[in-house]
Amino acid sequence: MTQAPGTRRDIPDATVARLPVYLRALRALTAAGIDVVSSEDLAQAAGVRSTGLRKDLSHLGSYGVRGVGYDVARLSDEIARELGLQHDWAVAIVGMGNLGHALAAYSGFATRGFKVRWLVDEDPEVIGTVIAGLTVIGFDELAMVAGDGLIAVIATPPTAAQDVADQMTRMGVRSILNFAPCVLQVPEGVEVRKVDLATELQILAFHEQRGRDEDDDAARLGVHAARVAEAAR
Ligand SMILES: NC(=O)c1ccc[n+]([C@@H]2O[C@H](COP(=O)([O-])OP(=O)(O)OC[C@H]3O[C@@H](n4cnc5c(N)ncnc54)[C@H](O)[C@@H]3O)[C@@H](O)[C@H]2O)c1
Repeated sequence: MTQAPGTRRDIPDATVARLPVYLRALRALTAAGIDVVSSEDLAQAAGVRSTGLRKDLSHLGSYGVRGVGYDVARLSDEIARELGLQHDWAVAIVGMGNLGHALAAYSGFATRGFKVRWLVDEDPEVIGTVIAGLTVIGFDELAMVAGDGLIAVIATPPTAAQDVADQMTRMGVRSILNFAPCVLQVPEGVEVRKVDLATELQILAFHEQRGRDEDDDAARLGVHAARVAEAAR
């Protein structure tokens, strides 16, 4: 597929959400010394169906070579470029409590192209402390140093999250990852992603409960069938 210079392909959100998963699988293949991978094997490594994987990758203009597969290094580069991971993104974590500490200490951001550069809090007792090698700063200082393309991670209580989002967008931040359990109102053009472990657990609980209900139904049906068979004897 060819693309006119300067234009961007429209890639469905669901495909974009799977690209990091493909990239992780491809990097694991690279680490294992594998240069070429079939769509079936890549799909299995990524935990998706191969038809879905081929469709996703076709949005990038990557079709692989029939009977051979995908060039692992080339496909990794294409996905990384599409995700904007050709350079490190600066990240500011706001709210240096329990969660903020854990996120600041997480080494996985750096290996995936995100550099935690700023730790921010409003508490004067927290500002100036050193966490994971970085000194915590206040919003005033962040406003002076924050550059373009900064990604903000909100790890404050929900009551403070909207105010933090407002301050961030006034500084020109257009990407926010929100851990606080609340809905944020942001100006058009600002992207908010939400992480909510409690919601994920609730979804698991729903499926767990449904599985149990089905087991109970099956057990009841089994007892009923046994009684019918007994009566028929
Ligand atoms: N998304 C998830 O899965 C998940 C998991 C755990 C916690 N959380 C949420 O993360 C948030 C933080 O949890 P925690 O346990 O770390 O809380 P915490 O009370 O330990 O820390 C909150 C920090 O935010 C700071 N803060 C408060 N208002 C602020 C403001 N306006 N500007 C800057 N900093 C401010 C406080 O000074 C404190 O350091 C909560 O909203 C919690 O519900 C989400």
